[in-house]
Amino acid sequence: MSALATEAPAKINLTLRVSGRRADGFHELLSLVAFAAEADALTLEPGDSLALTVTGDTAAQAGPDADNLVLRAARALLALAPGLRAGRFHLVKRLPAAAGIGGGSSDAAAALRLLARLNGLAADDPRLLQAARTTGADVPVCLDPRGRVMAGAGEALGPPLGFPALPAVLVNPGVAVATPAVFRALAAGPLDPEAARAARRLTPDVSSAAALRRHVLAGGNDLEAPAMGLCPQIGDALALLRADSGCWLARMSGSGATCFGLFDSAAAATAAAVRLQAARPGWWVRATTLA
Ligand SMILES: C[C@@](CO)(OP(=O)(O)O)[C@H](O)COP(=O)(O)OP(=O)(O)OC[C@H]1O[C@@H](n2ccc(N)nc2=O)[C@H](O)[C@@H]1O
Ligand SMILES: Nc1ncnc2c1ncn2[C@@H]1O[C@H](COP(=O)(O)OP(=O)(O)O)[C@@H](O)[C@H]1O
Repeated sequence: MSALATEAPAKINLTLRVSGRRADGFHELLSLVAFAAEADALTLEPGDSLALTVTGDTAAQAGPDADNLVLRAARALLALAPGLRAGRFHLVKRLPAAAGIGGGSSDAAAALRLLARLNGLAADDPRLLQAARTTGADVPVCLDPRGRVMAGAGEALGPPLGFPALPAVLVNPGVAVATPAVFRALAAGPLDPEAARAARRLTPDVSSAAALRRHVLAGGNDLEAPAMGLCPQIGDALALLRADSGCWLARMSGSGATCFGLFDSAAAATAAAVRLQAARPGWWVRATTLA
């Protein structure tokens, strides 16, 4: 059998509200999540043992191969289903790591998709979701990477929303930001379970471009201020995006430091990306679409 292949797209939190800290230490979120055309690439060559090689521009940022989220997700699934076939994964890492765009989570989800395909597991096999949850809070939403609402600590997912694709520019200033440190800096109060239940709106009206725009503009990212305290370059990235005349919204994704700018057209996003890259040659800047 030849190698199986899939892409692991960047996750962007178009909005992200944190309603409090739960008894288990995780935070209750409400987030409209989208996925970018920018992606890592993962292949799986079927074989007897589990292995991983990593190449690509950002390979070093992903840390030691033995701790890679691809292998952690695969091990989690094999522990739940010991008879499954595995093999040698190869990851081409292109997305910055520890960047608020869930690159590692998306790689982990991609590994689960490939193992499911190799072993004939249905996409809704509960063991996939269980292995995803064990691997990380952001992995479940990356299993079927289509725009939707994510709630709870990441385990509650709304249906795919099929909203109109948004032309965007992603900007990462090249500083890794650790997610736990940002949640700590937020210093959120304990969760009021009643308020959290009321806040779970898993199907917002985002069916038209105008409705989507209204919804995104009305939201925010509660992790932006604490992340900026740890990484002031986020403020610089947001200011640069906002200074671009075609940018109608600039916001940080996840726990940072990647920021996204939204534009009316792909041409405007591409032109802005060229200007931003010239202004900050060392930064990771990409024009893309989010859906
Ligand atoms: C903030 C978000 C928003 O989408 O994105 P990223 O910045 O990671 O892209 C995610 O919730 C991140 O998910 P993920 O990166 O998978 O988190 P995990 O590895 O499971 O958890 C790392 C740590 O973050 C904190 N954490 C994570 C998720 C959550 N809902 N509440 C938390 O408090 C916990 O301290 C946890 O130990
Ligand atoms: N495949 C991977 N890609 C990126 N980071 C990985 C991967 N596997 C393990 N990691 C580790 O996980 C951490 C968080 O990764 P990542 O998912 O990129 O963060 P974020 O969700 O903030 O963008 C990294 O700092 C790295 O040490």
